[in-house]
Amino acid sequence: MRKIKIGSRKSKLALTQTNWFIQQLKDLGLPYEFEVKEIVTKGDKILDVTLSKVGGKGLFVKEIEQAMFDGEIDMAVHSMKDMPAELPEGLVIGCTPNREDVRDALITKGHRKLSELPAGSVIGTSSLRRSAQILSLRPDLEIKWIRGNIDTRLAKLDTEEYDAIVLAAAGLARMGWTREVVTEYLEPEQCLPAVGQGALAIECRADDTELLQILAKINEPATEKTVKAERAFLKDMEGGCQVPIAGYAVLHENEIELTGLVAEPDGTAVYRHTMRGTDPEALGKSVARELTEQGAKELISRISRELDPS
Ligand SMILES: NCc1[nH]cc(CCC(=O)O)c1CC(=O)O
Repeated sequence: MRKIKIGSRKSKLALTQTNWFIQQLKDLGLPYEFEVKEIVTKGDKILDVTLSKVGGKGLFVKEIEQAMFDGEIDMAVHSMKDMPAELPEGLVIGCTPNREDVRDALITKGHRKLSELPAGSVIGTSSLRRSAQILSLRPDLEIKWIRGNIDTRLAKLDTEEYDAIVLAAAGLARMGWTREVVTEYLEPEQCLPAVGQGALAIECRADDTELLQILAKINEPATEKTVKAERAFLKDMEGGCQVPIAGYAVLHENEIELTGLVAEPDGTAVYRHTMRGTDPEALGKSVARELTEQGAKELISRISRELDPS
């Protein structure tokens, strides 16, 4: 009987997601054993600065991908949001299971909604995408960086100087914490989600045909299509993580509707465009091209120059 070794980060959310996926595999009733291997990534070690300053894509996935190349693990369960737009040669996303809630969730002290927070309230987030969109709605609020896993961030709301924090609803839902903590869900019209938010990426070696056949049974085609369009958009915008960038697609029968967004970090300019299409790659490219024409690409290259003047 083949034992399938599954790599996961050590955070509570990562392990919860991994165990959820293993249960999906077990439910298939196939003759396999499963073993979880915990792997520490660079993103888990760097806790003192904002991720955007550390730079580099794939901060939460590189060590896990290396373990796959080395044969220490056969597959990995990632948050799709943490995956770079392009995978290394030899690895593939073997399946995209059902997507969770894609929205961002606002958690405030005193249960005040975004529109009810007093001027000067301090919002904790380490995401440029969230801070830019929140500032565009409420320029009178203050952003303070916050780092750590979702449990750490929830604890910091109680113990540190934040009036509210923003987290992905999906993470909270997977942990079963939604009902206790969420004050308000931010709809995609208010705060467009990150590319891949709420979805999982199950990664494996491209030549592991046996495993790929099993994974295909858990794939959810609607999620696969919409996330493909979002990631094609991301790849063409080449935003890196220094630029506020968001992308979200929904499926209407056979047509994909993709919205892409790029914003000035202080929220003073927000470029947003929605298009429909049937081919995910072509649609992602079209939305990227449209935003580029609106001026978003200049914004990206200017911000990249500011950070790295060479
Ligand atoms: N960047 C960290 C990260 N990666 C995935 C999730 C949540 C789950 C998801 O979006 O799928 C989170 C935490 C958060 O953004 O609150």
